[in-house]
Amino acid sequence: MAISKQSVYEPLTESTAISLALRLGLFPEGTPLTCREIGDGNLNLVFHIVDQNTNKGIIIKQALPYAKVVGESWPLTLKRAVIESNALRTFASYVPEYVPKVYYSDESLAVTVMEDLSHLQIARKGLIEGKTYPLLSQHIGEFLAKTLFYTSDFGLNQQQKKQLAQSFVNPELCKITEDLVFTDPFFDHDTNNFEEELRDDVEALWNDSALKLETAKLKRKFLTEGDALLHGDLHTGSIFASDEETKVIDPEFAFYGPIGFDLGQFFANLLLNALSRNEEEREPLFVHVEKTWKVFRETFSELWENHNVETYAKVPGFLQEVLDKAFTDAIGFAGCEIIRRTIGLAHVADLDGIEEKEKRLNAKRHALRLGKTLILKRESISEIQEIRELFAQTAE
Ligand SMILES: Nc1ncnc2c1ncn2[C@@H]1O[C@H](COP(=O)(O)OP(=O)(O)O)[C@@H](O)[C@H]1O
Ligand SMILES: CSC[C@H]1O[C@H](OP(=O)(O)O)[C@H](O)[C@@H]1O
Repeated sequence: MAISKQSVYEPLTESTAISLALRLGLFPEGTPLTCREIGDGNLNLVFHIVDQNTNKGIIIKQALPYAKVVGESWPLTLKRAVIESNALRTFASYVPEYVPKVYYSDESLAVTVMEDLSHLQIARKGLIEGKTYPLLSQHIGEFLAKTLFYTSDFGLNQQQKKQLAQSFVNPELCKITEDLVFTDPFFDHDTNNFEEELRDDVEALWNDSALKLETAKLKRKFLTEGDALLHGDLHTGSIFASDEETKVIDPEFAFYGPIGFDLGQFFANLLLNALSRNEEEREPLFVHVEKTWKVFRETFSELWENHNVETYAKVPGFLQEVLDKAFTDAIGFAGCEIIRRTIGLAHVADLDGIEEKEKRLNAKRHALRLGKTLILKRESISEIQEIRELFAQTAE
């Protein structure tokens, strides 16, 4: 494919990805380059291009005009590539240490060219191998507090915030979450995917009108509340980590939504990993859930005290009200994410990878009970440590 200045969309191949990297001057002409498509996510192509002399690489991520996991029968906007590169740049203006550098983006080609993070490991994979990533919760707590505060009406003036929110209107990707996280798993929908042995548990969930009412309230928050710029899909497969570093990738679901959503998805994916582990190996995951909330609360509170642009900021009780709401919402959103990753369309390797069938089914039943409890009891939970108690209570 010849790549002109006014690029016309065409899916890249390993060879045209190299041509693009050379045309952009990211490597000198004549550099011996190799390229591999390494995308393992549900939606996009990811090309890893490496200079054989220096071993230095770059990543070219390209959106396809459909969802890769399903195929051309599920068309999907290419605009998600612009959302992703703009979200990475916006996050970089607040927390450059926690996102890959964006070298280039092209709306017509739907590509984002970014820093190669291959020296790190996708956190989900490492957690499944038993790694603990001691700084993960410190870093994600800071990432969330800073990006959410500085893009909200507390950190930005009213005009800038509305303009930023406008540039992140993301209806098609939001619809995926509205359907796959908040709706389909709670009804007999054909996108659901679960082992037949779980049918009784799943049907009980579909027939639970109290659970459906609470899930409807959470879905409504996701549909209507525009607090701050969210990552929108902050699971452990969207995080690269090592013992020292943490980088958040893949914010193509970014939009203005409720502050508790990203926290909830992150909590849920930590808990999904805990569900896959033997009891004596779960402690690091509970510590991460608790520390993420502590770091988020402390960092957000410090920003509130010192950088708040809202006239009402110093009114006693206002900060506490915002934090309490984010906390309660996060617990409910975590419950929805746990349920959808167990019986919905997009599963997680943490649970599906449990080889022994009875053990896997038991972990999934536990996941359904935990998810349901988090949704139903969210308003009576006041301390983050209570999550580990609910985890234990829902074990049998
Ligand atoms: N900046 C990067 N550096 C190295 N590998 C990357 C980078 N971005 C993505 N990848 C690889 O590509 C995979 C899919 O990327 P992701 O952004 O999650 O795609 P999708 O949007 O399809 O889920 C990741 O799991 C990771 O292995
Ligand atoms: C058909 S999209 C399903 C699922 O995939 C997304 O995750 P990722 O792109 O990181 O694999 C997102 O969680 C969607 O809900």
